[in-house]
Amino acid sequence: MNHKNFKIHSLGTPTVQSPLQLSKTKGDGVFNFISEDDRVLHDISTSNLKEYSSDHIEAMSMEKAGPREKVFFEAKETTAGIVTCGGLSPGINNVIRGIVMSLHYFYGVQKILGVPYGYEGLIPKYGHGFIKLTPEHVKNIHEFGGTILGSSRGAQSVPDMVDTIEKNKINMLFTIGGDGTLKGADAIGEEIRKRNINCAVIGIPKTIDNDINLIDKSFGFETAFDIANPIIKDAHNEATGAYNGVAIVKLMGRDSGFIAASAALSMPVVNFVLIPEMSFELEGENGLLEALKNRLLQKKHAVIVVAEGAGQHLFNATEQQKDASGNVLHKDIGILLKNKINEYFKTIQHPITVKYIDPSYIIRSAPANANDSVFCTRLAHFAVHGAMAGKTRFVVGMLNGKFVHIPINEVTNKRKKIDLEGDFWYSVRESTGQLFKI
Ligand SMILES: Nc1ncnc2c1ncn2[C@@H]1O[C@H](COP(=O)(O)OP(=O)(O)OP(=O)(O)O)[C@@H](O)[C@H]1O
Ligand SMILES: O=P(O)(O)OC[C@H]1O[C@](O)(CO)[C@@H](O)[C@@H]1O
Ligand SMILES: [Mg+2]
Repeated sequence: MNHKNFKIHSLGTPTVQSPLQLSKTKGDGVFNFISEDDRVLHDISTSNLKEYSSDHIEAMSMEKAGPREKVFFEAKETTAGIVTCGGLSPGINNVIRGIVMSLHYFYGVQKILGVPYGYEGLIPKYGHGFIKLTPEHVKNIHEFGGTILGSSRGAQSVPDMVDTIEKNKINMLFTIGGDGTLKGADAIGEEIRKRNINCAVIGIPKTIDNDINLIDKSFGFETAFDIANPIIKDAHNEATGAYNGVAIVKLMGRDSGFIAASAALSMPVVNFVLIPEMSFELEGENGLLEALKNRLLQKKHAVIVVAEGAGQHLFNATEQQKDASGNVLHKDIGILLKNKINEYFKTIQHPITVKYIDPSYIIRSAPANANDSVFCTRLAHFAVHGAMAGKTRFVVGMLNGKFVHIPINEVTNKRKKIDLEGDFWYSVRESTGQLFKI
């Protein structure tokens, strides 16, 4: 059991009165400033709470996010920067918009710089320059997918990036990205600490894979499986439209299967969900092919949803390929499944029709759905409140429905994965009726 209480780094004691007209007393109908000792429990199940209290041990908790009465920065002298890195995710523009609007209108920060093309934009040799961001500039950007700033993968020199921060007197850098971006943000934060510069570094976890540890969800994830939902419905039509029709849908999810599992639960016509967390076999009495045969004998059609990182153990070991950031590039499990299924049913002389659907980038390049839009705007506002208070090297995230600050290194030291013994995966198996051995 973990009893850690995460402490957030700070640039110094906040001494400036917040310009926000908030309250300090309950019951007056006005939202209150958040006090520094307000925390959110990590595990809210009562059985664990009992255990904590009987041991006189404090339960693990996170600092609550929100506006502070005293802030660290004088708005008029503050320069903010925003950078977006890694793969696209629905909602990036909503977050950019939310940061710009809240810095400008809530706190009066005038100078906001957009950093083009990810961390590359902090390296002068690329010559990308900065984009000046104003409310006028960002007012309509939530209507579009992608990122208005552009993104990139690939390592950049941390001291060189901090040189740029120092030279341009940036006082707060909002980094929007996945685990790699957040590791980069923490490294930048450490270099800033060594140089004793007044610059806060804030992470806003973005990834359709939902693989960031300790938080309820990353933004973009819900929109991604929302887009996959009607694609699975169409796949089901393809499957039922042929005698012994099999439709395979491959969805993104490099190391965690949340998109595949959630999409399948949201469109409950799926019979098999294959995710990176499970180690399934194709052949043998407990394998997928035997289970698929039984399914076709009974129902004459089947739908398989597979995450891109699933079944990598089924490929012959060859040299691993990596992208510019060092992320392993997976082999195409969808094509392998299609070929193996066709071969197997040919061998047993069982006629089938296989349709392979790979929606790929389509699920991540669209604008955020309504729920993600709400989430992104709120994340942006909470990120700005934390930054103005002089907090640094933290991510803003949702934990048990509340917004919290978590030290960046605590969310990057482990990847969030589906617990095969947990209730979420059990719900997936209940929905699919997936019984073959995992
Ligand atoms: N430890 C690190 N120190 C400095 N920079 C890093 C570190 N890890 C990753 N980065 C940088 O962060 C940026 C984004 O990383 P990456 O391409 O892995 O995307 P990501 O943020 O993990 O998003 P996605 O979920 O799309 O993979 C890259 O420029 C990468 O070089
Ligand atoms: O092809 P790209 O842009 O490098 O990214 C692909 C990867 O990015 C993700 O969409 C996460 O951002 C993964 O699901 C996928 O494996
Ligand atoms: Mg990553």
